[in-house]
Amino acid sequence: MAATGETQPAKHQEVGHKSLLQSDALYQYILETNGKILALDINRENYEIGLPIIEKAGVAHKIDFREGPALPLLDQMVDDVSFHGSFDFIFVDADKDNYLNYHKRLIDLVKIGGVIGYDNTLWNGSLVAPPDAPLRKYVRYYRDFVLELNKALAADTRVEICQLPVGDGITLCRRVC
Ligand SMILES: C[S@@+](CC[C@H](N)C(=O)[O-])C[C@H]1O[C@@H](n2cnc3c(N)ncnc32)[C@H](O)[C@@H]1O
Repeated sequence: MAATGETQPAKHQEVGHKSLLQSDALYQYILETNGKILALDINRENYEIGLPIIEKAGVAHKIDFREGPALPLLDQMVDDVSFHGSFDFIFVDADKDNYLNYHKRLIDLVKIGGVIGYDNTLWNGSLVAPPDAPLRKYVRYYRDFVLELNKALAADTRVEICQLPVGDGITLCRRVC
């Protein structure tokens, strides 16, 4: 992750923010330094689950929450060149069928040397399951989208990637050009 030190303000974005619960350690680090988070989520109630904790920690002023579907919000940001190359770290944990659409936009918004993280890139282990494996309906539905994302990230020369086999798999993409 670039520029999250004590003196350099870090700018972080999350697509599919929910409540700060899962990504706790990362946020704690960003918020304890002088970073800020732009949090996008279609559902304000999810944000409000974590809000009391955020307020108790005295960091609510560092989180800019925007409610709505992420794609149009990202399109607005891409249209505004002042957002280009402006984020140190972007974490995506929302609707898996849009990850590739998010990547097409986020690559302009993250700075060179910055990182985009995609959650669930092992997708319940289903990516290596045989075609006739008994998968839950939602796992089967999103499987092809996650496969397509993984292939696209591996072929994308604008990023260097590494897949962390923790939880459901996180792919980190460092923008190199
Ligand atoms: C798995 S949760 C995110 C968990 C979060 N990363 C955490 O650590 O607590 C997925 C979130 O994505 C949001 N979401 C789903 N589709 C979305 C969309 N099209 N645009 C924005 N947010 C969306 C959901 O409302 C939900 O809060």
